[in-house]
Amino acid sequence: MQEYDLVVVGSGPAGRRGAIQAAKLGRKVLVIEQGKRVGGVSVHTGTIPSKTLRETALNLSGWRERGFYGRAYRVKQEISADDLRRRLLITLDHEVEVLEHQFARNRVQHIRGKATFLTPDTMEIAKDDGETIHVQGKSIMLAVGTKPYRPESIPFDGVSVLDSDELLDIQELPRSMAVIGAGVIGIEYATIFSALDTQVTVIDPKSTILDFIDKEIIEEFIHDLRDRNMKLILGQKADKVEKLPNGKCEITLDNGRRVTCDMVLYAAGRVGATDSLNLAAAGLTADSRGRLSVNPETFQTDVPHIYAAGDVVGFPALASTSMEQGRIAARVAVGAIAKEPPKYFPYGIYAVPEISTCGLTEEEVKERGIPYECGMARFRETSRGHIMGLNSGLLKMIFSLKTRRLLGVHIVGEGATELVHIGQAVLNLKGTVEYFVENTFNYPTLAEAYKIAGLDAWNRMGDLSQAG
Ligand SMILES: Cc1cc2nc3c(=O)[nH]c(=O)nc-3n(C[C@H](O)[C@H](O)[C@H](O)COP(=O)(O)OP(=O)(O)OC[C@H]3O[C@@H](n4cnc5c(N)ncnc54)[C@H](O)[C@@H]3O)c2cc1C
Ligand SMILES: NC(=O)c1ccc[n+]([C@@H]2O[C@H](COP(=O)([O-])OP(=O)(O)OC[C@H]3O[C@@H](n4cnc5c(N)ncnc54)[C@H](O)[C@@H]3O)[C@@H](O)[C@H]2O)c1
Repeated sequence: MQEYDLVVVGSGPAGRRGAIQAAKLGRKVLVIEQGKRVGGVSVHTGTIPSKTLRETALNLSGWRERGFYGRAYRVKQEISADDLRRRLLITLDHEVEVLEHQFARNRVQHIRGKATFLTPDTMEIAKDDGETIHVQGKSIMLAVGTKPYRPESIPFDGVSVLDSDELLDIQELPRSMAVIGAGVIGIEYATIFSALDTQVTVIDPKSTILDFIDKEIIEEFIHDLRDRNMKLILGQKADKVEKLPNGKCEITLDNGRRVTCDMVLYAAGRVGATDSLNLAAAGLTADSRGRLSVNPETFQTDVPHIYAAGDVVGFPALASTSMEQGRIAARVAVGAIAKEPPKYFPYGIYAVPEISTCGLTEEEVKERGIPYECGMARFRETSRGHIMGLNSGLLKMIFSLKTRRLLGVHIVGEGATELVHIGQAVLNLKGTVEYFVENTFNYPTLAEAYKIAGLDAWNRMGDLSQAG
């Protein structure tokens, strides 16, 4: 039986970063991946495909130019599912190639197969050809991620009633679509398809969406969605999903209302992919959503030499944070020093328009009783916004009145997921409102919105240099 310093199950962001980190520290590392190719959900069904689809949809639809040329403007009149897939396949191939090269360079071994615990330190790998291999790890990292939640009551058929994995293989673009679940996945895909002229209805039992985002930003976002005719049915539950003889789908809501559409995307959350690991043999149990609990500093499970990182440990379930978790877990596992990541990390929602945020929301600041001031800037106030023909976009910063430090930055609009990093740097370096007032920004840029929002807050906070 082969022995390794670290056996990693899963080659998504957490597994990949963890494996390479341990290999860089000179350890013998094995990655076990059941998928046809390495990369995990992130590369094959999650982050990269959805963002590539978004980019293709915005390019081919001419979305970014409509501010100038009007809502009827299109780059390509008839966009097909094949048009969307073409760019996707090229991007995914490239991602896999880069990852395989990284593994090879760093001498990370990888085996294709399904891993199951035999004992707390031995795993069986079932390969596709029926062969089984046993391997032993001084440490084991579970980076198995999640899979879509698929209740029995939903008649999934992979054609007109689908989960977010299946959506990537559709043969035709629907004229109308209902999205059940207004979480990040539901909202991202709803707005992407809406940009492709699909009539989209979003249904969620909660009366609000994306609750962890600053409320004012969400209000602006919802205004934008309704303005382009997307329907949001909030506070109502989808009781039944049926396929009708005419090929359409019908959703019955708990108040009896019915929604008819060509396609249903069911996106009501994901569950940890732990069911096939035989956790009992390792002395571990998962929660009702298949997730594992860990020490948040070391990522050790209840069995100290078994680590878990990435989506399988729950919130925030992002590719970006999963990578950091995997790296920290690997360092702890091989006895290297691991620093805790900064408290505030950015959250990027690649909807159309984008939302991105870092730090405290206004609601959280109020809850903590911190005296504060806000600074706002609309993208249409920036020259770059005019050049780009932007009609919407809002940047909001929240500052402490006592320390003058930036507490939170919240953005909705074009480029939000890139712009947020300026705010993130100032926040984590404990910068104050003066950073934005005293520094010169490139002109014309959207980043100038930071300057405008900084001045907006500063004017109301008072100029410290004038204080007697
Ligand atoms: C539609 C969608 C869009 C997303 N967009 C973003 C985004 O824009 N930005 C962002 O930061 N995050 C995004 N995410 C989240 C991101 O994809 C995840 O946070 C990330 O993939 C989690 O990484 P991970 O390492 O935990 O594992 P995953 O990427 O989930 O990979 C786990 C791997 O483990 C393998 N595996 C599982 N069980 C076994 C087993 N027993 N044996 C062998 N192999 C096994 C699986 O086959 C899989 O390949 C998105 C997710 C989805 C679904
Ligand atoms: N840009 C990004 O960073 C990005 C993009 C996509 C996904 N992700 C990650 O993937 C994870 C999973 O996302 P998600 O959107 O699947 O899950 P989620 O848990 O964020 O959202 C699920 C939504 O479904 C709703 N819901 C629950 N039960 C329902 C029911 N029976 N009927 C209708 N609606 C119901 C919930 O109210 C919620 O709004 C998230 O935690 C997120 O971090 C991140």
